[in-house]
Amino acid sequence: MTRLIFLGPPGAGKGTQAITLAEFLRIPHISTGDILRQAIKDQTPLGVKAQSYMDGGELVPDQLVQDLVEERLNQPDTKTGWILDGFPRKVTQAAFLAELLQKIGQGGERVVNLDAPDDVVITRLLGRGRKDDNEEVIRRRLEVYREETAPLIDYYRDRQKLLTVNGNQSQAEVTDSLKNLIAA
Ligand SMILES: Nc1ncnc2c1ncn2[C@@H]1O[C@H](COP(=O)(O)OP(=O)(O)OP(=O)(O)O)[C@@H](O)[C@H]1O
Ligand SMILES: Nc1ncnc2c1ncn2[C@@H]1O[C@H](COP(=O)(O)O)[C@@H](O)[C@H]1O
Repeated sequence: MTRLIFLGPPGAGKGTQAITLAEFLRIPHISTGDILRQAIKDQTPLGVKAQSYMDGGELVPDQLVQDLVEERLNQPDTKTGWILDGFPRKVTQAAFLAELLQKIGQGGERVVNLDAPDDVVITRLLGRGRKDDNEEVIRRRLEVYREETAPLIDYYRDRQKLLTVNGNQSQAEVTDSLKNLIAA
């Protein structure tokens, strides 16, 4: 049973690696960003509420993402494990998740901190070209990462859940590192 949380700055390669590893392990890849982008595309009430935050590189309010994560983790396919990508992104969300996992009996999660330097992630994101991948919004997302998300590294280290992988390698090398780490 594998339950993994992917942490790391925008552009570190969380989505890329989560897709590969989830397929390898045959478990769902749950990306809050993907779910929110789909909601925007479908113009659901969630999408309408989330759009302006996402366009500006700000975090969507906790209640919205927490509700969607709770709903998603209650679906039957999560019984075999999961990879959470993009959640939690704040200490408040991490505390919510800890309580939720206890409530639904899905503990034993490990956290992978995938890191890469700013110049590398900026170049990658400019090349990816998503709507929020322009220079101004990337800068804001990196600030938000440093202020709100990076404290989760210590949060999970203190709880003995943290694993670290160098995201500044080729995609295949990162995948190998991840496979070795979770097998250990
Ligand atoms: N190891 C790598 N080497 C070079 N490019 C990479 C690597 N991993 C991912 N990329 C590319 O970098 C870009 C960002 O990757 P990805 O979307 O996986 O990052 P992310 O951490 O999920 O970012 P975000 O948090 O912004 O969604 C993509 O265009 C991807 O193809
Ligand atoms: N956990 C989250 N909390 C708040 N806002 C979130 C969260 N996950 C995603 N978002 C919003 O979506 C965009 C894109 O997310 P990616 O993980 O980069 O796909 C992010 O900037 C937030 O606005």
